[in-house]
Amino acid sequence: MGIAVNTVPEIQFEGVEMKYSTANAEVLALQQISMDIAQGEFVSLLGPSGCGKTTLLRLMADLIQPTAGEVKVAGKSAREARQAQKYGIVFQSPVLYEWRKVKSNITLPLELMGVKKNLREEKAARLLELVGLKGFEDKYPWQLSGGMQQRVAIARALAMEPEILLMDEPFSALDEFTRERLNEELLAIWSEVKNTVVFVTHSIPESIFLSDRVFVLSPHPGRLSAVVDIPLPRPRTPEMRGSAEFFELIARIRGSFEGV
Ligand SMILES: Nc1ncnc2c1ncn2[C@@H]1O[C@H](COP(=O)(O)OP(=O)(O)OP(=O)(O)O)[C@@H](O)[C@H]1O
Repeated sequence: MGIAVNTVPEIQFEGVEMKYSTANAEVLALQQISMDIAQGEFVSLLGPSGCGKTTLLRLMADLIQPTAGEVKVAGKSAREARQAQKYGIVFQSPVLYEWRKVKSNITLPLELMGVKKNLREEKAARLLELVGLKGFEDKYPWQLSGGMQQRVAIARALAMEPEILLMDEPFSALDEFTRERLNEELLAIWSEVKNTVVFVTHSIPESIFLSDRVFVLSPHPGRLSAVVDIPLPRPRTPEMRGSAEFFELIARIRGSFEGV
C-alpha cells in the first residue's frame, strides 16, 4: 500500500459539451472535453480562432454552464469555486478604470470586499513591486503603455490571492518584444504566487515557453486533440527560445494540428 496523497485535480472537466443557441441556429462550440489540471500547474489552451478556448475558460470560471458534462474545481462545483472567489481573471484588453489611478485600480477588488485602508495600501505596495510598477502608483491608465496596463490588470487579478488565475490572450495585442518580456515576468510572478494558471493563446512559442502542459484544441466543433508535456527546466530563460528542444516542441505541436 502506498502513502495516500491528495490527487483531487484543481480543475476537472468530464465529458463537457457547450452548445450555444442563437436565434436561428445552434453552435456546438465544444464537444467531449475531459481533462485534469493539477494544483499549481501552468497550462495553456492553444488553438486557432473559434476552437472554443474562451468558452473553455468561461466554463472554468462559471461565467457560463455546460450543456452536458461536468466542471469541478478542487472536487466541488465551479459555482462554489466562484462564490469562494477562487478565480482571478485577466482579459485580452486590460479593462481598467480610466478615472482611477494605478494603485486604486489594483485595490478595487479589496475595496469591494471591505478590506481596511491600511491593509489595502500594504497589499498594493507588494503587488506593484511584484509586477514591476513601483513608482507608477499615481499615474492614470492612459499614461501607461499597453504592456504596463496589462501588468496593472494582472496585479488587480492577484489582489484577492486567487487559487486559480485565468488569462485570456492577455498579451496578444502587444508587440513581440513586449510580449516576450511579459512572458518572462509572468513566470517570475507565478514562481512567487504559486497558484494554478490557465493561459489562453494562439501562439505556439508562447504556450511552450510558459507552460508545464499545452492543451491543443481543434475547431468545428472544438475538441481536445492533444496534450503536450513541456519538459523544459525551470526557471525558463530567453535563451531557451532558440534551443533545439524548443524547436522540436514547436514541430510536435504543429504536427498535432495537422493530424486533425
Ligand atoms: N455567445 C455566443 N453565442 C453563440 N456562439 C458563440 C458564442 N460565443 C462563442 N460562440 C461560438 O463558439 C465557438 C467558439 O468560440 P470561442 O470564442 O470560445 O473561441 P476561441 O477559440 O476563444 O476564439 P478566438 O481565438 O477567436 O477568441 C465559435 O464558433 C463562436 O462563434
